[in-house]
Amino acid sequence: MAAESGKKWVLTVTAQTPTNIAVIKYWGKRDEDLILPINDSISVTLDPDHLCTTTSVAVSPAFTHDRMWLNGKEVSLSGGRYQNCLRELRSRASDVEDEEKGIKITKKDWEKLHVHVVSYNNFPTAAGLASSAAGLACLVFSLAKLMNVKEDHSKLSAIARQGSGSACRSLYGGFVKWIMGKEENGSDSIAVQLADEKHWDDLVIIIAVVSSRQKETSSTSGMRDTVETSMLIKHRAKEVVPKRIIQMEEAIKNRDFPAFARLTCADSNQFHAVCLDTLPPIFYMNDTSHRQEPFFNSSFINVIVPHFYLPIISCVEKWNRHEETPQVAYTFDAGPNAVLISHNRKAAALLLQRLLFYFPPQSDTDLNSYVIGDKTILKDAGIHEMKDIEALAPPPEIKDTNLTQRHKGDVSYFICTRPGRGPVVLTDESRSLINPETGLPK
Ligand SMILES: Nc1ncnc2c1ncn2[C@@H]1O[C@H](COP(=O)(O)OP(=O)(O)OP(=O)(O)O)[C@@H](O)[C@H]1O
Ligand SMILES: C[C@@](O)(CCOP(=O)(O)OP(=O)(O)O)CC(=O)O
Repeated sequence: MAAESGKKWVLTVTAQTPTNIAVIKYWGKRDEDLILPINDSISVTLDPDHLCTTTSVAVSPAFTHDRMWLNGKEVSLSGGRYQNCLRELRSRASDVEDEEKGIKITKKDWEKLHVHVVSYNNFPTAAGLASSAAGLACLVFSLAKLMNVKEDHSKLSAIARQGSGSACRSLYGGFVKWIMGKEENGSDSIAVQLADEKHWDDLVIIIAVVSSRQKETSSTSGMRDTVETSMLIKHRAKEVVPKRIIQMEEAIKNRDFPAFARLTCADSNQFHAVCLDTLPPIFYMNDTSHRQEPFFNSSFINVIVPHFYLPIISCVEKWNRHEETPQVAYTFDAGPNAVLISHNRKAAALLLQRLLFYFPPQSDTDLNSYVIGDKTILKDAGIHEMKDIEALAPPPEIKDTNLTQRHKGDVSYFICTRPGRGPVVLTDESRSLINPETGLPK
């Protein structure tokens, strides 16, 4: 195992993996253990410069058991999903040799060797921003590199899928389809790249982050309840999604933004409709909006105030109608954050003006932390300081400006990003999250 007698070596690999946002949603499984979906889905990979997971993995004969640290805290790797990924990877591991360090690991050694995993998400975890997608894809990708797994990305996607369904789509950049597959063992339930990130690189994506707290209903349990109780999901999976997949692939191939936007918004709305059709109903879009409201001036009741998603959807719908052709598409995942995809930089600048008009920051917020990611969009929008936001006029499509409401403080921050690349290995040692001497987090 170790050529240098007595020395406990540590071998590490670090990788970075993007997150993705589905434009045709995955919602519902036909096999809970293997994570096999009831329909195909399509996603856009987001630029890892703005949203990504970085994971360092290490192996050493000194390690006594598999361990993982996520965002600075040790977490258990004993869950079935992590174990399934580890088992699949170990069974495909190959010989590894590092002459410089005098390390030789044979295929058989991997059965006994233990790994350490240190991972960090540069965005909120479990808040509906697909941290499980980037996180599990990164775990599988980095361990596959460490263990010299000689499989292509589609085979790795089938392993990542067993960690979290949407993770299989994070193995590629650009535009990705997860093919549901037919086989009972899940071997044909894999992700494929439809087009790389350069194919349609004028798209700009703005994410309105509403709440970075953990959501109340996890995607896993939410979609289980939907499959068990909703009639609408059967119609969606059988009749609606297959047609939409064909149309979406065509829209992406032809860079047909009006078709892309129409399908994206319709699919997001239908996903939330099946959530509402679930027993008990799931309200993702207004999770943060359960507010205490006065009732007959005397007592208070808890009502669901759709104060966030309604203004966003209505702003986009009104503007698209006014322009006569879609400028922007909206999509909401299993949380209230809005993902807005605009046709190009010009549309993105106009969108950001509208978003900042409707959702100005609290007075004590710093503009630099209110709009993060690609800040050049902010400049294109003519916004250089806070007073530029205060001076924004209502969008021209608003007829009755007396009825316009501004929702100060409802958005935590905006992330400006774009379609991005797939996973990469980071060779620069300084990017590693693991101390190469101890094998523990740095
Ligand atoms: N970097 C990571 N490495 C390994 N596992 C991770 C990582 N990040 C997140 N996870 C796992 O994913 C879980 C969060 O998944 P969950 O589906 O609840 O939220 P989300 O992915 O942020 O939201 P959604 O999938 O609905 O968009 C975490 O509790 C953790 O188990
Ligand atoms: C709404 C979604 O984001 C649901 C994602 O669900 P997960 O992939 O998080 O669920 P599990 O497979 O149970 O881990 C839609 C999508 O990404 O396609």
